[in-house]
Amino acid sequence: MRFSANLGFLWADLPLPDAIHAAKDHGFDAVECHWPYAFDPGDVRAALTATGLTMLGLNTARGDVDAGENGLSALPERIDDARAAIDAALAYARAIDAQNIHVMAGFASGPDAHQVFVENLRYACTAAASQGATILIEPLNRHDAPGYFLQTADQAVRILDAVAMPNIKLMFDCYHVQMMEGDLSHRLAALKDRIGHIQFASVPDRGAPDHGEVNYAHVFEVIRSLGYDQPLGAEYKPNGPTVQTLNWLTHWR
Ligand SMILES: O=C(O)[C@@H](O)C(=O)CO
Ligand SMILES: [Mg+2]
Repeated sequence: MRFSANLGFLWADLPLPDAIHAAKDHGFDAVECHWPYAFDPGDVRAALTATGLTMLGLNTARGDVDAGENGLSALPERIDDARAAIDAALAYARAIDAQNIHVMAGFASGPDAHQVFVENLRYACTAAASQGATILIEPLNRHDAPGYFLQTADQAVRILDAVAMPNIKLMFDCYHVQMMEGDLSHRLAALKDRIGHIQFASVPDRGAPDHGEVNYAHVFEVIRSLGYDQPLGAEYKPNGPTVQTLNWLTHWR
């Protein structure tokens, strides 16, 4: 298996360029991030070039974080801001050659939110197509993100179908899907062709994947047997220095 370090959580204490080097030094095959915007894209690109790692993806900005926002694209009253966040994410992705942009929905509910999310995603897909990029949507579980618009893989598929554009995919985060719906093996098989990126963490504590209610030895074998060969995103919260939580990587790589 190949693994990507999610630098939103792993080496989150380091500036992003240094975290990229740390991921390379400890054997990761790729990196991904959440919100890289505080860092000069030139410095991030230099670290990627020096290490030979690819930044798989990044997220659109959350909005007013101090006010509790967690994405804008399903908020009917924030369409202009959502599209500005999409434009900014695409520009940053272009500067560092990142393929995937996770468009964050935000806290919302109801048919208007669905419709606005679909329309903003169509806008994102059209803009992304001109740089060969892919748009991702990700269900977040109700314990960590109560009230988040997109909560389940089933709902995500309805949105993918409504958007109906070729460059939109599902970010299948095994941690969130297990918390909300379970049945990981069947869901991975059923959704294989809709998945753009896979992430993982232990459940329910979102730690390293070597403990908890999900047997990742089995899940990784399912993923491998489906012919999915992209790096899997280690998006867990280390319970100490990241380097002390990497036994699983040596084991499964
Ligand atoms: O699972 C997560 O939390 C992330 O993948 C993310 O991008 C949004 O917080
Ligand atoms: Mg995730």
